[in-house]
Amino acid sequence: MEQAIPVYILSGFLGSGKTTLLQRLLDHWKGQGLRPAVVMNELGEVNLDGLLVEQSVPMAELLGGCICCSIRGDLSTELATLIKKESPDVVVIEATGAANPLEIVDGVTETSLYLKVELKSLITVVDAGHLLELHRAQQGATYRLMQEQIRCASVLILNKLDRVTEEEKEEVLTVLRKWNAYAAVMPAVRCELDSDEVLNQAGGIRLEAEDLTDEAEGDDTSHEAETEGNHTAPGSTHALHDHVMAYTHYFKNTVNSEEFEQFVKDLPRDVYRAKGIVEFNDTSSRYLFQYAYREADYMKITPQGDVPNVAVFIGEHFSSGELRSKLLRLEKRLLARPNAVRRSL
Ligand SMILES: Nc1nc2c(ncn2[C@@H]2O[C@H](COP(=O)(O)OP(=O)(O)OP(=O)(O)O)[C@@H](O)[C@H]2O)c(=O)[nH]1
Repeated sequence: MEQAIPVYILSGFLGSGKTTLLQRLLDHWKGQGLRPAVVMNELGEVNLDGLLVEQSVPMAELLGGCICCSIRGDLSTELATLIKKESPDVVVIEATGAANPLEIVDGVTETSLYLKVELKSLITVVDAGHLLELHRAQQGATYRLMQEQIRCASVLILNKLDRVTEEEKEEVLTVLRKWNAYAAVMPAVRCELDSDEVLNQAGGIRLEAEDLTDEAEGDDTSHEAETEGNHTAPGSTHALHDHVMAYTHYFKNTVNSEEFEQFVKDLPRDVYRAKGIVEFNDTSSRYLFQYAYREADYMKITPQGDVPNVAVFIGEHFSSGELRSKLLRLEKRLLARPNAVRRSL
């Protein structure tokens, strides 16, 4: 009988390390002579993570929205099309960091109604330091969303341990255990783990709805979650990330590298993830830049094909107009002029 195609969902908050893990898993499968395929979802209009994945890997892209709401219906169709066209041995779905994983589970199970696919596990990558900070503050829709991503995981990768102390690691491990006592927890730096171990953990995906409302810790985030999104029913899981927004900026000019680095350092706290391809006027190469939880990273890159110079900013209620003005100023497309003139640009 025809074997079901295993499907893995990669979940985890923005910038936690999902693409880092994805690259490791793809290398692992290719090393075994298998043909993996990827469904990638990005909030921004360009698939920057896709540039980090070898071109030989078949990929379906869902851009400009989050799988779990605006383009939810597309997931099942894209997954089916990818499988029919590419006949992969295994499929990984990398959700946006703002996605509620249960909605993705829903999309996969829909596909399994008419194609032989088997959802193997839901792997959630956690940024140890970021979770700790939110847990200590005990509030915010981001905190609540992270909690959900952790709760329904069958495997938890406790990543970025290079950024926390041993005591903080123990503290965050206790939080994970409290929220999800069933999943295997795998501590890591840059998701450096034995891929077989990651893939073979059998935790089972937890779909119990009652687990999604936790009053036990006395946090008051459920109220916030309900009021953030006014077009969703109170308590609806979609409301958890309706507050998340993305701004995509296309560069027309090159920028100075030091000025750009300073701009990234000065990003408002409400911007918790940024990435892009930039071309500096004082260096010879193009760079892929990454910014996650106040840490920036620049990597020389030579993208294949026609890739624009672009930056995507993801966060909560930040002023995209302000970011745009600053970037235009870096590009010298917005020169200091009287306010009235500047507004009309
Ligand atoms: N310091 C540190 N940085 C890490 C670690 N793992 C990943 N990173 C960096 O964190 C940034 C984000 O990593 P990604 O793998 O792109 O994260 P992601 O979850 O795919 O991000 P989104 O798709 O935007 O949600 C990159 O600059 C990585 O190099 C880690 O363990 N420690």
